[in-house]
Amino acid sequence: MGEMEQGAYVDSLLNLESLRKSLVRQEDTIIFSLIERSKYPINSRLYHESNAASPLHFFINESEAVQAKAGRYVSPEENAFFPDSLPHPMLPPPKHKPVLHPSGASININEKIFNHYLKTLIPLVAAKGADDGNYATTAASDLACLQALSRRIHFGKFVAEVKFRDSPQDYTPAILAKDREGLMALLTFESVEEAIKKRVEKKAMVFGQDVENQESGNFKVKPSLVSQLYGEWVIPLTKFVQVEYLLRRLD
Ligand SMILES: C=C(O[C@@H]1C=C(C(=O)O)C=C[C@H]1O)C(=O)O
Repeated sequence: MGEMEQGAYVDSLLNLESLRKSLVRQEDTIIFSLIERSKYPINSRLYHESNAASPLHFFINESEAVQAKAGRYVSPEENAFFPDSLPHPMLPPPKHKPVLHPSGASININEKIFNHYLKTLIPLVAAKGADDGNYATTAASDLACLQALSRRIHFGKFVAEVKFRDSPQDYTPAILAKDREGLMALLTFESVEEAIKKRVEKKAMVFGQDVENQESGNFKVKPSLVSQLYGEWVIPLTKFVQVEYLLRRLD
């Protein structure tokens, strides 16, 4: 990116409307990645841990090393699942001024995301049936789901930054008082959340339908499951990230 384009990029991260547009677009990525994962059964061998890490752990760790070299984690929008001892990027970091507050930038709740994905989400999304041996493609689709969910949830940092900049007078007292509930109330927009839950259900219907037999009522991933995933997990975690970020905003 030239400096001009980087300026436009920074502006888009400092505007609530454009951040919300990005969250809407990220829904497509999340739903398609879940649809991909639904092609495979659980394939539980990937998740077995002996003394060494599980095959999925290995797959993610090595993939992140390659992506770190290409500069993925230089971006404050990206958080690694296994951030320790990642290699340095080969390209110089972007020149624009950081958008996030430095201490908030280090928030990483991927361990939570990883555990919930493994324990709760995979069993709900995976195809029924016995192990099919497609371990590499299953692991690749797990990584795609995890990265899409992680990006969405950690986007809360940018949302929180913009909300703070838009009304520091409202947020500052709650931050100084470490008032988590107060912060949660300030940053919550019920109507936005309701619209999201409806929209992701609709998207799951459209993206996951059988186009040759639309009346069948068969969807690749259950639409109500996607709406539930957002309502009970993705949105609450995004808000958790926002609160964590705000609590550090005046450090
Ligand atoms: C992300 C935002 O903050 C909150 C969290 C939301 C979410 O995770 O989708 C939606 C609305 C807000 O309650 C926002 O205001 O857009």
